[in-house]
This record gives sequence, C-alpha cells and structure tokens, in this order.
Amino acid sequence: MNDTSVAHPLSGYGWTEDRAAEFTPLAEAGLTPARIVRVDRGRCDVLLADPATGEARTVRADSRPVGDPDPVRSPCTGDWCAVDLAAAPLPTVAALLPRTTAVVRKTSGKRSDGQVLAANVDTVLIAVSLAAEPDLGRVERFLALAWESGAEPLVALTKADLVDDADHIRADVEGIAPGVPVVAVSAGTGEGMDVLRACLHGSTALVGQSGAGKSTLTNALVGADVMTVQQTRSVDEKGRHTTTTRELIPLPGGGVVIDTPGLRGVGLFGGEGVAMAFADIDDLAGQCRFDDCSHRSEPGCAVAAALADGTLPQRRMESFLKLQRENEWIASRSDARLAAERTRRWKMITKSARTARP
Ligand SMILES: Nc1nc2c(ncn2[C@@H]2O[C@H](COP(=O)(O)OP(=O)(O)OP(=O)(O)O)[C@@H](O)[C@H]2O)c(=O)[nH]1
Ligand SMILES: [Zn+2]
Repeated sequence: MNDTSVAHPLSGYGWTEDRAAEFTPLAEAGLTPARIVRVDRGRCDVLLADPATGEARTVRADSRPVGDPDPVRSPCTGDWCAVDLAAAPLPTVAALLPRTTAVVRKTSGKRSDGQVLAANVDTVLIAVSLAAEPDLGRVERFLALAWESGAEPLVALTKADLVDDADHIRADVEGIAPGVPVVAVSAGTGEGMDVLRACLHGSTALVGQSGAGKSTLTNALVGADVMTVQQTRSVDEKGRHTTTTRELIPLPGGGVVIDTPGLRGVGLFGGEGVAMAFADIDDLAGQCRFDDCSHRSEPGCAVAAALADGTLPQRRMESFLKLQRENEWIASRSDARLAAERTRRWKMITKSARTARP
C-alpha cells in the first residue's frame, strides 16, 4: 500500500500487490490482468493496462471460455481475470481470479442458485430512500447480504432534501445497524456527499431497492451523468427497472463504484451474514446461561431479559428469527456441497490457467 514504486495503471481500479503476486504464473503464460467492467451474454468489457502504451484501456473480450452453467461461477462485474490479447477474432478471458468478496443474492427461482451482483468490493453501500419511512426489516436484510459478501457495509439514506428531520430516521437505522456507518445524503443538494466520499475507498458496490436513488448517487459521486435516472415514479409503482446492467465506474478521487440493478426482494445466500448483521443479538446469546439456549423459556436467558426490559425490540428479534429460518432453509438445499464444489472449482480454474499456454 505505501509502496513508493510507480503506480500500476490499474491501481486506481483495485489492482494490488497481492493480486500481482497471484497473477505471476498467468503473466508468465503470456496473459494480461484485467478487471471486468460489464458483462453481456458471452462477452464482457474488461479494463486492462495496454501493453503497448501502458495506459488503462477498455477492451471487448469473449468470456465464453470461463462461462459456467452456475451463475455464481460465471464472470461478473468486478471480477479480476486473465485475458489472452492475442486470441482471434476477439481477445478471450482465459481465467478468473479467486474473489476476495462477492455480493451474492439468492435468485428468485426454486433452485438454490445465487446471482453475483458484484465481485471483489471493499464496501457494500446500501441506498435507502428517505422519501418514505424506511422499512427496517428490509434494511436488516440488505445488511445481512452485505456482511455475507465479506465486504464492509455502509448505509446511505438518500434524498435527504425531502425530509425536514433526517436525524431521527438516521438514529432508527443506526439502532439496527451495529457497527455500520449511516450517512444521510442528497444527490440533489449535495448534503452529506463529502462525508460519504470520505467513507468510500477501493471498490464499492451500490445496492438497494429500485428507486432508492442508486443511479443518481452514482452520478453525483462520479460528477457526471454516467447512469440513466428514472424520470418519474410513484412510490408504489413496480416493475420498471432503469438500471439493467451492472457497471464498474471509476471515481474521480480513486476507487470504483459498481451500480447494481434495483432489487425488489433480497434473498439471502449463505450463513454468517445474519449473525453479523445481528451482532447485538449474537452478543446477548453469548451471555445466556446455556450454550444451546433457544431463547424461548430457558432460565438465565439474556435475550429474553433484553426483550422483557425493552433494550432489544421485539420487531428486531422477529426479523432475526425470520432471516435465520430462511438461511436454514437455504442451507438444507445442500449449499454446503455447492460451496465446497465452488472452492474446488476456483482452484481448478487458476491451476489450469497456470498450465495453459495462450
Ligand atoms: N429529491 C430527490 N430525489 C432524488 C434524489 N436522488 C434520486 N432522486 C429521484 O429518485 C428517483 C429514482 O432515482 P434513481 O437514481 O433512478 O434510482 P435507482 O435506485 O437507480 O433505481 P433503479 O435503477 O430502478 O434501481 C428519480 O426520480 C430521482 O430523480 C435526491 O437526492 N433528492
Ligand atoms: Zn437465551
């Protein structure tokens, strides 16, 4: 990080010494490191350091060699990859690098398959509109999704110009987001934007409901209209999603933001995220007399005591139990096996790329 050597052209896009070390065998195989900026069917735009000029450049590449029937294993915006620039007629993505973090949601289908919204991000920025009273249960769900990714959550309460008193709503949201910064912002007036900018470093994934103001926020952060913003929309109007692609966009002060399509519902995919989003309940459970306390009727239950004296709101406990049940259900759909398979698969991908000749 405090290296004094000349910065790599991709260092502003998240390229690190660790990545470079990991990439060495691929570089020796004649491949070029690149970050996926957007994905279409079988094609993607990748950002790389042009070998001729040394400057960062976007290149269209064939991503079919790393395609996979499982969407979680398929290339995604934010992925680091190895590109064979000599391939014809189009450069090809020869290998994907293992992800440090991944924002994965469960797809609406019956299968336990997930959908990766963004890969290798440091921060998951959750946009919550102040235009209506925030649904705390939904925010908790987004927080669990964010923690699950391995990145740090951050909440932006958007459209602060629409409310007189953002402070009391911010206090409510802070109350359900232990250890997570909550910033009220307005893309319109610029309020809170400096604070938000100061909180962002590296790669940020922007998530939230459709209409939460993600694209407007992206434009404000970038300082230019890079995303299309919905013209008009009533609060309860459903079904129109302006943002259809996930795109990685560089920020003027360094770092990148990945704007994701608005999510009407967030299905969780994984396990640890819920415990982290409800760290307060986790702490209480640690103080129960019995290690396997179910927090229903056992003596010496710290959770029941906190519910009784009001320090733990009933609503939050119910939200926790609901997400926990959901997780157990997903886990029962043999996700452990899938996860193991995935880890093995990442290893195989890098290994085969290591031995492959371009
Ligand atoms: N008053 C006010 N309105 C805003 C602000 N930010 C966004 N909006 C409005 O909110 C609406 C939705 O904004 P978008 O940025 O398109 O929301 P989005 O989250 O990207 O929506 P999807 O692309 O559907 O996911 C638009 O009509 C914006 O003009 C703000 O800071 N203040
Ligand atoms: Zn208990």
